[in-house]
Order: sequence, then structure tokens, then C-alpha cells
Amino acid sequence: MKVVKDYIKKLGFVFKEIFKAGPSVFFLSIGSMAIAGISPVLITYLTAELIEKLGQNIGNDSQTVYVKVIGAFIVMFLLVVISYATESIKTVICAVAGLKLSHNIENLVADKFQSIKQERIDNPEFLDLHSNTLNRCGSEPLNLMESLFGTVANVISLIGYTIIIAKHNIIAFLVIVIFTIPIIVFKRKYQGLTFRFYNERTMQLRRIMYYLELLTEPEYTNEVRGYRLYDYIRDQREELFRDFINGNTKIAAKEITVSLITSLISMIGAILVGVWLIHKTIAGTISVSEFYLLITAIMTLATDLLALSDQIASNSKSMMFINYIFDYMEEPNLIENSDLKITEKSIHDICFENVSFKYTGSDNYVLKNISVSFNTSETVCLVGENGSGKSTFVKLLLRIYDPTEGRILLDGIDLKAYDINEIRKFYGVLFQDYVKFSDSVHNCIGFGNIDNIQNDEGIAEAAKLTGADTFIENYKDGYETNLSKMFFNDAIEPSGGQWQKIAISRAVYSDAQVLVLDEPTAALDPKSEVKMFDTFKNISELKSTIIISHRMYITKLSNKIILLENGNLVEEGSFEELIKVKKEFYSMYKIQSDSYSMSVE
Ligand SMILES: Nc1ncnc2c1ncn2[C@@H]1O[C@H](COP(=O)(O)OP(=O)(O)OP(=O)(O)O)[C@@H](O)[C@H]1O
Repeated sequence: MKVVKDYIKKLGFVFKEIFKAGPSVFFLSIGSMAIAGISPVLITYLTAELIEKLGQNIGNDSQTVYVKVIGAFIVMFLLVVISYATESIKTVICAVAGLKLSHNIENLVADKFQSIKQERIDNPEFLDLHSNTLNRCGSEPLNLMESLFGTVANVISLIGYTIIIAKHNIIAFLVIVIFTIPIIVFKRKYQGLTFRFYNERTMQLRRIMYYLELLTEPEYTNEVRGYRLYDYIRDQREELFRDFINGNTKIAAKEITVSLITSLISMIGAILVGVWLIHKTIAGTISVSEFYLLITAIMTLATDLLALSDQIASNSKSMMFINYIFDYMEEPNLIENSDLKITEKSIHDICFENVSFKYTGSDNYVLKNISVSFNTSETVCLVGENGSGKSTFVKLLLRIYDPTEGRILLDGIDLKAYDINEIRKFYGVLFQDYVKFSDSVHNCIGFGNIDNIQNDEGIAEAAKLTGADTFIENYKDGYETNLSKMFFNDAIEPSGGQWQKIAISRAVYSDAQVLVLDEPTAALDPKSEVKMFDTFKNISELKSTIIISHRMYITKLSNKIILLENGNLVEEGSFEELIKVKKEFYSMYKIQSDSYSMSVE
């Protein structure tokens, strides 16, 4: 019962989506289904009638005979034309609706994707589902509808032919059906096999695509060429593809063999009945027109039953693919959200309370029992060696991940109690792997505050603060200049440092209360870096700032330094305090300052 309910639910979804994409497809398909079901039976019947009439009227060329015979012929012809025209119109409209349908399903996936936890997105199993849903599900609802309506049309025509045959001899009908049953069972089984094969190989297919991207995407070109990786990657791709195609060929060969054998078996019934009909016609028990009617009905019944087996198999395969959409939509690993708003006040308290964190799939804690608090009147600097957990600390703060143990409190309340959008508005972030949007300079900065993206002055001010204005003003179209050559031939491709300044401007432009800057000077030249130091000084006077940096001099800006080592909080305090105690921070600072005291001689 549950299976049936489930099936109906999924069909409901499919039809709803198709209807949304184009109601005309839906009605045309119903029309064409009825025509495709009825017209072959009618045409066969009318042809037999025509033969009968012609036989009876040989030598009689009266006008009434001509009217009757030609009339029947024209009706037959019209039926053929109508069914052909409906099919053609349906094909064109289906193509357009198919595009809309894919687009709508992509939107469903994109909407859902926004609510899925980052831990889940990091999981390759989820990425398989994600890729299957995006790649396969756009076309499958239409395929399912086509083959379902095709099945109904087939059943209608089967009923018609069954009536014709059964009226003459029910046993003849049963003989044909019995021999056709095995093919229906086998086809269904082998479609399941093909689906399972693709399902199991999704990761392999993703890897094949990944290698193709490495070989063809402009962003990888320099390294692939520079390190002469082309042959290596191409070989890897070839090897994977060979393995995939071998598996696929084995399944296809099995399918062809079984399909041939079962098709031959299914024809035995039709041949037996056909021989029996020939015998009856020669013996004079049935007329030639009856023979034509019955033999056509038998042949069509047999081929319709074969087509039915294909349609049943195709329905079940499409349904398996549609299951991806349902699995995706029912994905349970969602970001937990609440509705608490962040109170409006000038200083907010942030507190890590025994926070530990490990990434899913890993046994190692990346942050270990961290307890630290600071407030938004302070500038906080996170320092530590590579891999010590600084970016992870920030990701927990932004609720990209939630702590495995412990809590993070904002004004004494667990972050999880807040509306996630409030938290996102609360922070303006420069990520280490910031996005290089292919858009105008104006938008690349304006995206920092999407609600206020039209504010030209504000955007220019943000660029001025970070020093990005100096190169932007040299662009021919100023802030309207397009960045990145992905879509615009006359676009500018900023240098690494320029991109970084634009990304910092974006964070600065946000009206967030706290700025989080992860390695904000990594790509800057020494002069810009020194200037940026002044900028951060200005920014930190205007806004609360959390900076992650390996440039130890930046820590001078801060009121509070948090030093992480291998996931542990090893020191915290002001710059003066930490220098005074001469421990880990002091030695890190000293190593860097010594290495920078270079002689110019
Ligand atoms: N998505 C992830 N899945 C699993 N492990 C991760 C993930 N991201 C980071 N890690 C691991 O967590 C540890 C801390 O990484 P994190 O990026 O927080 O360090 P970091 O201090 O910011 O380093 P860096 O200075 O090099 O940027 C590293 O060992 C890293 O391998």
C-alpha cells in the first residue's frame, strides 16, 4: 500500500511540474495518447472493411459504391494525418517545455541547496546525489510522462486488437499473451540493472568530468600547461572511461542477448496463431478480409506487447531517476534555524564555551575545548601556524559549521537560537577563497550589501578605503567595467592583489557590525600591505574587526590576540601582555620581525 501511495505521490509531483512548465504539453500529450491508441485499431478495421467492400463490388462501378469506398479511404487517410500532426506538434512543444522543466528542477535544487548543512556538502556521497539530481532529473519527468502516456495509448490499442481477436477466438489471444510475458519481466529487470550501474558509477563519472574540466577550463590552463600535466590527466581520464565503458558494454551485451531471445520467444505465439489462420483461410472458414483483419491484429498485438514491455521498463527507470529529486528534497541534513533577532546595541559579546570541533568523516578534533570571549568593541586577531584551526574558528562563528561539542554564545544566547540570516547580516566576511565574480566592478563590491547595491557613493567610498579606487579609476568604464573574461571580451582581469582589494572592499561595503577578514593581505605587494595596515586601523576604529593573519605586525592593531596551536587555545591577551610574557606569541613575533630586519646594504 505504501509503495502505491509513494508512486502516486511521485506521479503527482511529475505532473504538477510538467503542468507548470507548459499546460499545453500536458493536454497535447493526452490528445496524442488517445489518437495514438485508437487510430491504429480504427485504420486496421477500416482497411479490412475496404477490402471487404472492394471484394463484394468487383465489376460494380456505381456511384454509391465509389462514395462508400472512397469515403472509407479518406477517413483512414485523415486519421493518419491527424495522428502524425499531433505527434509533430507535441514533439516541438515538448522540446520547449523540457527546457522549462529542467530550469524549474534546477531552481528547486538551487533553493534546497541553500538550506543544506556544509558538513553534508563536504560529503562525496551527497555530491553524487547532487550531480545526479542536477544532471538527470531535468529530462526524466518528461520521459516518464511520455512513456506513461505511451503505455496508456498502447493499452488502448491493445484492448482494441484484443476485442478483434477475442471475438474470433479467445485462445488465439491467450497464446500470444503467454509467450510475451517473459519479455516484460526481463526488460524491467535489465532497466533496473542499468540504473544500478549508473548509480554505482556516479563518482567515477564525476571524476571523468573533473578531469575534463582540468583539461578544458581556462582557470586550470596555466598550471596544466606549465607543469605539462595534459598527458597525465588525459591518461587518467581515458583509463577511468575505459573501465566505465567496459562495464557498460557488458550490461548492454547482456541486455541485447536477453532482449533478442525474449523477443523471439514472444513471436512464437504470433507465428502459431498466424499459421492457424492461414490454414483456416485456405480451408475457406474465414474470408480474405477477415484474414487481413486478424493477421494485422495479431502482428500488431505482438509488437504492441513488446513495446509495452519497453514502456514498463522505461517507466520504472524514469521513476528511479525521479527518486533522486525526492531524496534531494527530503535531504534531512539541513541548517538548523530559529527566529531570534540580534538585539540592536553598540557592543555585542561573543563567547566560545568549551567548543570542540571535528569535520565529518575525520576522527581528529580541529578545535579542542576552546573557551574564549571577546566583544565587538574589540579588534581581535587570530594567529597560529598553518592548520592550527583559525579559519575553522571563524567558520563556527559564522555558523558555516556548528560545534561538535560546546556552544558559541552571542550576547549570552546560543548562536543556533538566532535567525541564520541575522547572523549572516551581522558579519561581513572576506574569505580566504573569495569569489572573483564575473560582473561589473560596481556589483563586485556592491554584493557586500545586496539591499543597498545601487549606492554608487557608498561603493566608491569602500573602494577608496581599501585603495582599490586607484586602479578602478584608471579603467575606461570606471565602476561599470566588467571583470573577468568569462563573458565579456573587453573585460579587465585584475591582478591577484587587485582582486583581493576588491574583495576587501566588498566586505567593507557590507553594513555588518563585525568584519571578519581571513588572510586579507596575502596577495598584496609590500607597499599596498603597509597602506592596508592603515586601512585596517581606520576600519577597526569604525567597525569591530576579526582578522586572521600570518603577518604578525597586524596584531598590533588588535585589542585581543588569540593564538591557536594544533586546535588548542594556547595564549590570549593584548599585544603588550603577550609580548611581556615572552611565550609562544612572543617567539612567533620575534621570528618574523627578525626575518624582516633585512639589511639594504
Ligand atoms: N572541510 C574540511 N574537511 C576536513 N578537514 C578540514 C576541512 N577544512 C579544514 N580541515 C582541516 O582542519 C584543520 C584546520 O584547518 P584551518 O583551515 O582551520 O586552519 P588554518 O589555521 O586556518 O590554516 P591556514 O593558516 O593554513 O589557513 C587542517 O588540518 C585542515 O586539514
